Amino acid sequence: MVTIDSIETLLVDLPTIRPHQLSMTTMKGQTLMIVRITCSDGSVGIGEGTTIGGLAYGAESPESMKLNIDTYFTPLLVGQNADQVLVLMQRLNQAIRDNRFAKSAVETALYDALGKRLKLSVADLLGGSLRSSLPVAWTLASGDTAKDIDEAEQMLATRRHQIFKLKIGTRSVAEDVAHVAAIKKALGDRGQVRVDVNMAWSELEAINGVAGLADVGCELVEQPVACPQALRRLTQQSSIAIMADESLVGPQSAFDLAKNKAADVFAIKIEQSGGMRAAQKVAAIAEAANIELYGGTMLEGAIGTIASAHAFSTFQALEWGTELFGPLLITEEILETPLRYENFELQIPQGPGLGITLDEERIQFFNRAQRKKSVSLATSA
Ligand SMILES: O=C(O)C[C@H]1C=CC(=O)O1
Ligand SMILES: [Mn+2]
Repeated sequence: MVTIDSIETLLVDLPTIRPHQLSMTTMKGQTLMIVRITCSDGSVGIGEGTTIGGLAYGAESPESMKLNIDTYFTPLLVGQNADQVLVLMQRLNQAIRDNRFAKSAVETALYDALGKRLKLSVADLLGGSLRSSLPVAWTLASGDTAKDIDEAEQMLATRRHQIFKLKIGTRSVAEDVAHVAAIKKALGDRGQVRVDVNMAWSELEAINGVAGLADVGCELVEQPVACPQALRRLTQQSSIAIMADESLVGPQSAFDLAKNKAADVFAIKIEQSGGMRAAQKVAAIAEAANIELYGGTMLEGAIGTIASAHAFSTFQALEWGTELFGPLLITEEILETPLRYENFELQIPQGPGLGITLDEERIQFFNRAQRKKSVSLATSA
């Protein structure tokens, strides 16, 4: 029997290519919480947890994930049969409430290690992939209309992205609609334009905002309001698609949203769902309820992005594509072989497990614990 020998967690702090402005925070860097699980046969699996702006987006942070995995998850897993991922996740779920992001990271590492042992991809372990590449949107969130247009033009010219998600909600509704109109006018039919309000609007603002956005050629509005009833009323009134993101926190919430037809589209994220298997359950609920799908991101680095890609590759339909661009927002390459983004799509790596290998030198260079050590060595010298 292959058992779990040890579990290591580390925090890797990486800069972003530019500030990324959302309605609740502006990100200037991203912290990856990386979990590495070593098994008794020598196989190793990796997983990742990220959040947006520390605690700005939800109840978990990279630091809380590390602490909770080290303190509470690890004793439940070490010595257990490493092949039985469902049993292991059930063990965690029985002993630990919530902590969906940390569970997603651990589940990813367990499947990565299992895939490497069996020489199967993570998508194979999840039932098999239905696609080998995924369309990827880019988020325009510099906070400046002219800069956003330049960025979109570059993405079109290099054939990296043709779907654009604009972050709005920090300015007045009229200013936001004018910002979206200017970008859509500049791009015309060459680019699809969507927005993410990140819950910043009241229902009244949203009624005006969504109508204005529809008039200027925006095709989808993501989470305009926080309140689920207001989201449902907007979905029923709006001529363009309304997408649930923050409201979607796993299968139970998916069922509630579906039962009330409170969204046209679900932005499924593995971390928000509580892992890849839970994301598949959310997708099944959407499919049964005629709700369309979009593969969302918590701006994960390469590990979380590829875990998401494996899960999304198993969905029957993915009508709105994905936004798996997280690694492109980060200045540093942390893989031995970089991911392939080409012809507006992300190619899903084909090797066993996740199909990616970390560049250990880069990881150690940005490992917060190593950096602290070198700073304290420098100050004590
Ligand atoms: O969707 C979100 O709310 C979070 C995230 C995804 C893309 C992006 O720019 O921010
Ligand atoms: Mn969103």
